[in-house]
Amino acid sequence: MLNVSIDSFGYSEKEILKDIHFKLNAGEHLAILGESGCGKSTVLHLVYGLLHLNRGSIHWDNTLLLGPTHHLIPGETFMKLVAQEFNVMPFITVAENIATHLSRLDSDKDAVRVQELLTVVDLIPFENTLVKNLSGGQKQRVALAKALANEPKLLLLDEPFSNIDTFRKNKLRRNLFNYLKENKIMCITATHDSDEALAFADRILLLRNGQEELCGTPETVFSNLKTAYQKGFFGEVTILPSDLFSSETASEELVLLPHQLVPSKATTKLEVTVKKAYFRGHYYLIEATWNTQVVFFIHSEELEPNTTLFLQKQ
Ligand SMILES: Nc1ncnc2c1ncn2[C@@H]1O[C@H](COP(=O)(O)OP(=O)(O)OP(=O)(O)O)[C@@H](O)[C@H]1O
Repeated sequence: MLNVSIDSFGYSEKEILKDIHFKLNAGEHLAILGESGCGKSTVLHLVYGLLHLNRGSIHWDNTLLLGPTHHLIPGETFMKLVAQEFNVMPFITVAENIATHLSRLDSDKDAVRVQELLTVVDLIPFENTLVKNLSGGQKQRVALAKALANEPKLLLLDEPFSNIDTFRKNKLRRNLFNYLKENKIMCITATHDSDEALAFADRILLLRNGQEELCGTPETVFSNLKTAYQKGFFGEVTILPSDLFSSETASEELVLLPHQLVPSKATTKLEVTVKKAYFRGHYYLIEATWNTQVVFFIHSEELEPNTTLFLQKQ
């Protein structure tokens, strides 16, 4: 089990992370979600042992993991970090890159393992291609396969699919996260991608300015989203006074995602004017205004600019 207890961390006197605590069991996947600069990579680097934790502790089972001052080569051997600048050898082939991390005692076994990893990252057709001739996304997949080669117990992925197109990304994510589950490999991903976190993680840790905003299963986190920052990761945000939807006079700010506002046949206090309809495949995201406020909602049809309609809260 990994037990992370970061009381405080800063690169200098300025505190970057504060009070971040989580535990993970074999095969579990934690997605750390948050805006750029909130400290996601720093958490991964602390766990991996690249940075010295100022206050707090990181345990693997009952062993206290010590930072870089205690290791000649930073980084714990049972973990692998796939960073944003991926570590691949350009002048050898994809298969050779992966094989550099295998035992090399049994070449038949190694060859089977290379094929297995090429399948996970969907690079079979590029097995014999020199890495220097690959695209950025393909190099990123080689880096993933290399990280998996000697069966880490914990995989730390920093924006692992940032260079990969949507079509391949979906397949790769399914392959990779299924492989990790089947092999009971624990995984922490740092990501901006809320769809990925919702679909694949067992738990989501939402960070803001180095502190925990929310932490829990995807279902709990999604149902507890409250502020514009929190909801902003999951869609366009509309902020409206609550008395628009009730007869109460006391009003507070309501933060709503597009699916929470729907057209109403009856007259409501929320009459909006359509500005633009954005095609989203099987629905339209409608941008409208109420007074000077921007309002987003979902509609099955494209609505013309200047159409007026009433909305209610779902
Ligand atoms: N080596 C460093 N020295 C000093 N400050 C640093 C260093 N690395 C990161 N920081 C600062 O720490 C904060 C957190 O950075 P970090 O890279 O962890 O954020 P992040 O959430 O991973 O961002 P992104 O999503 O853009 O990768 C930022 O303010 C960053 O400027």
